[in-house]
This record gives sequence, structure tokens and C-alpha cells, in this order.
Amino acid sequence: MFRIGQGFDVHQLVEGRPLILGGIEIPYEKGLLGHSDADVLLHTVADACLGAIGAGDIGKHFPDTDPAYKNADSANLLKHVWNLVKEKGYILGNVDCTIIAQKPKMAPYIPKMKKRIAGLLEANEEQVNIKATTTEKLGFTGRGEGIAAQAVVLLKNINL
Ligand SMILES: Nc1ccn([C@@H]2O[C@H](COP(=O)(O)O)[C@@H](O)[C@H]2O)c(=O)n1
Ligand SMILES: C[C@@]1(CO)OP(=O)(O)OP(=O)(O)OC[C@H]1O
Repeated sequence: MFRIGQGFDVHQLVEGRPLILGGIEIPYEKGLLGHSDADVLLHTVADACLGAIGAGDIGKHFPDTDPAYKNADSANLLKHVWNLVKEKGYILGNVDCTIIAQKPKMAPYIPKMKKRIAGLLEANEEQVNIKATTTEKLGFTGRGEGIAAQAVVLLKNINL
């Protein structure tokens, strides 16, 4: 049996924060603001996984009112989500993600992000695709006020 899920998330770019994206740190003059480390890409992948198993969203599992998640490493949040997926008997088919950011240029960092996400989902790198796009300077992403990310995940149940 197959299940699909999709995720979408946005975080604001501000000065004085490191830019953590896809589980790696990217050199940039600004970073993402959030209760956690604000890794918008890992949040999106986590939400897609939760969607696929019908388990709500990351806000439900890791409330932003809980001090336990203050500056949390989103890789740990995704690992927790992935354990829920595995408990239900699923393995990854594939995940396809899009980062929506005017700057910085993501292409040089995508191989490292891919490797990190594949590791967190206990999958091969061939099962993970990450794309990046600008919005041609339009809207909040185009003005560099924030970064958005989207993901679609396909899970396969090994028991059904
Ligand atoms: N932050 C970004 C945005 C885009 N890219 C790469 O550039 C290509 C062209 O982007 P357009 O928005 O002009 O279509 C895109 O396909 C990506 O390969 C990037 O690396 N980082
Ligand atoms: C990840 C959590 C964890 O506290 O906080 P944020 O980093 O603010 O991220 P968001 O995507 O706004 O919501 C989910 C949160 O609960």
C-alpha cells in the first residue's frame, strides 16, 4: 500500500541567526527565525511524512509553546517523525522538495542537504530530490524577507 503526503512551510529571514536548511548550515548574512532552528526544509519534509500517515502536523507534535523545542535541532524532530512512520510499517518511496528563495544560491549546497535528508529518512540519496527556485524578485520570498519550502513524499507499506 502506498500513501502520499505534502508539506509547505515558511520562515522569516532575519539578521543574527545562522541559516540552517536541509540539516546543514549555509553561509549567509541572515538566518531563519522560529521557535526551533527554523529549518524550513526539514519542517516541510516532516509535515509531508506526517500527512502521509495521517498524523497531523509538526505543530501538533512539537508545539511552539513548549520550551523543550526552543532552538531545537529540526533534524531531531524529523528523526522522531520518521520513527512514527516506521512504527506504522512504512519505508520511503521518494521525497521531492522545492526551496523557494531569492538568495542565497542553493545549488552548491543541495548535494550535502540531499545526503543529510537521505540519512535522516534511512534512504538512498537517489530517493531524495531537492530543487530551488527564486520567485523572480516577486513577493516576500522575492524581497528576501523569508524562505518557503514544499515537499511531496511517497511512502510504501512493507506489511500490506
Ligand atoms: N535560491 C536559489 C534559487 C534558484 N537556484 C537555481 O537557479 C535556477 C534558476 O532559478 P529561477 O528561479 O530563475 O528559475 C533554479 O532552477 C535552481 O537551479 C538556486 O540554486 N538557488
Ligand atoms: C518546529 C516548531 C517547534 O516548536 O517551531 P518553529 O521553529 O517555530 O516552526 P513552525 O514551522 O512555525 O512550527 C512548528 C513548531 O511547532
